[in-house]
Amino acid sequence: MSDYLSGLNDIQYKAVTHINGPLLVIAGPGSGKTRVLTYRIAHLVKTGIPPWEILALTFTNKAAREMKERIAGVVGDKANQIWAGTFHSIFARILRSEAEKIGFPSNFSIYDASDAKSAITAIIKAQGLDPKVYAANKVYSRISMAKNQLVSPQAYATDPDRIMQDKSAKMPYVYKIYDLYVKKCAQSGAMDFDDLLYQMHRLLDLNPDNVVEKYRKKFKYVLVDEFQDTNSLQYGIIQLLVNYPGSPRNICVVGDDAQSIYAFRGATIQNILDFERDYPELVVYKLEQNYRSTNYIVQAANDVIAYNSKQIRKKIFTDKGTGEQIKVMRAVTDKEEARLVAESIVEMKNRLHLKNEDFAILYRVNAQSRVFEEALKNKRLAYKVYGGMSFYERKEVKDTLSYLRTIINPKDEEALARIVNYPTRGIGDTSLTKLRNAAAERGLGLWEALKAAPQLGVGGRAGRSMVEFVAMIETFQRWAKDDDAYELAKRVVRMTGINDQLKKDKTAEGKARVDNVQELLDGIKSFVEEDEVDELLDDVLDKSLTSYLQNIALITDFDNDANENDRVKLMSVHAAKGLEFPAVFIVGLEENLFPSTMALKAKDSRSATDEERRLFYVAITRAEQYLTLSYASSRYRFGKMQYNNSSRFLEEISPSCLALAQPMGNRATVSGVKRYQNSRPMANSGRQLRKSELPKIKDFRPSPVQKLLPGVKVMHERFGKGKIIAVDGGDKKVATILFGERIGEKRIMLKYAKLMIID
Ligand SMILES: Nc1ncnc2c1ncn2[C@@H]1O[C@H](COP(=O)(O)OP(=O)(O)OP(=O)(O)O)[C@@H](O)[C@H]1O
Ligand SMILES: [Mg+2]
Repeated sequence: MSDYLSGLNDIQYKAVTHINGPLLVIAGPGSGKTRVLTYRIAHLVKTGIPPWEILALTFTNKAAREMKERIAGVVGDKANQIWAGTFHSIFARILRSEAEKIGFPSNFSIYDASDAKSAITAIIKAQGLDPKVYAANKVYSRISMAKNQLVSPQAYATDPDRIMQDKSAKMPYVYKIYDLYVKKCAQSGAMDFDDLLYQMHRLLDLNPDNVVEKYRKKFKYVLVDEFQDTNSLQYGIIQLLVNYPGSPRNICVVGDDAQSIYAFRGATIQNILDFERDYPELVVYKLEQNYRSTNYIVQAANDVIAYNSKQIRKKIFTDKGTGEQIKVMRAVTDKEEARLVAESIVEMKNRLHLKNEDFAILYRVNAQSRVFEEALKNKRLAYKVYGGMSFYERKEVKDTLSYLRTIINPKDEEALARIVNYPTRGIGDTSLTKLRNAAAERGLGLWEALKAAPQLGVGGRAGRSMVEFVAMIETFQRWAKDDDAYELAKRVVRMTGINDQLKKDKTAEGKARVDNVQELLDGIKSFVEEDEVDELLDDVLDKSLTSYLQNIALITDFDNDANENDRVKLMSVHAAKGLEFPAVFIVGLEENLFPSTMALKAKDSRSATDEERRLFYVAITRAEQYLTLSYASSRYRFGKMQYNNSSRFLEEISPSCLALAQPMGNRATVSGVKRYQNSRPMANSGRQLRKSELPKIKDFRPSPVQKLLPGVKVMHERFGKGKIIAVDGGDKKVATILFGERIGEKRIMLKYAKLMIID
């Protein structure tokens, strides 16, 4: 057996080395499904399959990155050439190069949920509908559902079921809003998150210029993690890529029906059944050993899932030892619950020598995070909240990004509308409405209208400001041709007055806003400074603003976390899927919270509660060694005090697995519990140099590009000393540089590289 395959059991090995034809691995949590995918990709590359022919679809960008890192441990830099990412990020990338074939500009904007909702709100208002009845949230989710079921606005309008449902929800005009929204997006050159799937499907399905051929030829190996949560649209796209006459049908999917937690988003375990139907020659492997959790945890998970009648039965065992019993903590209020959790973390850190980062607090809804944040702060425990109000949703960050988006695509009306009068420049609502009306009569978008403000009858100060605003944006657009994203963003922050405006506010919040904009600039800077060449694009890595904006539009919160390490992790159970932590707290285990009121009151309450139970199952199985379950008998929700019973799920676990938590300090120290050891199989490839090997930043002065010629010795900020071997490329010069042993040869784009000539 080759060395790199030694960390696999027999069945995993069989799955990994199964190269041709369809493969399904269906197995419980912690059984190594993701590991099988990772090793399988490494194995494919090792056997000589070009990495760019491999498409791996993961659940989060973080998962994709971790996968690549581990694969790099086996096959080196080739790992970067694998197409691994989320459905959304991979499709965005493909759409970027093919968009024009389906009527979108290649620099299309990506609308996040809040952009999409504000576009929808604008339509609702313009149609004279009542925004209280037509709540943007609800309308957006109806539209989203339609897109995910491949229902076009035309099909929607003539679908009696949908029309009925909308009527009974007192929103009979959703079909109309849907139609206008799609038109508005097309006019704005924008796609929302659902479009990244919907338009991708449309692209392959309509097949302009035989584009489908190209991607079928390209992606000879397709792999999907967390297959149970793939919805029918995503499955449809996979089908278009893999299932066609003459296809090698090299598709490998891994999943667990018991962890399906996105039924509300249209993913059902139907896709597993469809897969068996569509690929009858399928080879199926089941994995039975859990490598993640101790026995009490595995047992509790098995107990709980047994209450769901419809799951595929699986045997699961672990040899991680019995472990500690699962602790149950009861509190009177949510505040007390949070305090107990924080105290418990302090106690466990001491007793078990754990670090902050070993702990995760998992909750049913994001709003629960706040009390835990406060309690952790009180105990001086560093933490990080994933999801909820993310960095990129903050106003000042969105405003700044809106400038950048407008520069790239001024037709992007959501972005443009945010900044046309921010910072205030005398373009009031009245003149803006006047302008919009005049524009609407002539069928012009906002941008065209701003350009022609005086001709459209908007004069005076407002009209002048509009013209000046357009001129400013156009100046930025000219600079954007030469500047990298960072240079440009810096100028934008300075010249638009955003910075001055924010600095006027001397309060703590005001200061935090200034810091956030700075943080954004720092992020852009580090994006630009990744100066390696991406071989897979057969081109230099694009540092333009367009490529930056695409990157961040797709960022999940995890991506912000690259370097902040030792922190307690707070996240919803949904966000924890696929992850594992030494010590887990599942909090708020109360009726009407977990399971949620929505599930308990649902029309089909049985299946909705089953889904909540799968969610609880996912939560339990994140824990490696220590699991604590907590609940509070009262809590404030929606401004009211609620009294709830403890969750039914607690009663579904055998009492022998549970221990009622004892008051702090009484507990004897448990000896012989080994500190958690991180035993990741493939270590990082060790690309970063130690600090001491790097040049001191203050001495670092990049040399001019003309002087960077073959034979010259250079110093690179991250890679240390190296020698230029060759320089090629036309206007985008790329150097091949040989660095020290640990780094090796790199292709680096000179325009952005920070290289200093030495001796
Ligand atoms: N054969 C093995 N030997 C040692 N450790 C293993 C083996 N297989 C898997 N593991 C480890 O067990 C843990 C769980 O594996 P992995 O995350 O791949 O499981 P999974 O089936 O994808 O779980 P989930 O359903 O939660 O996504 C990981 O830490 C992994 O490295
Ligand atoms: Mg997994």
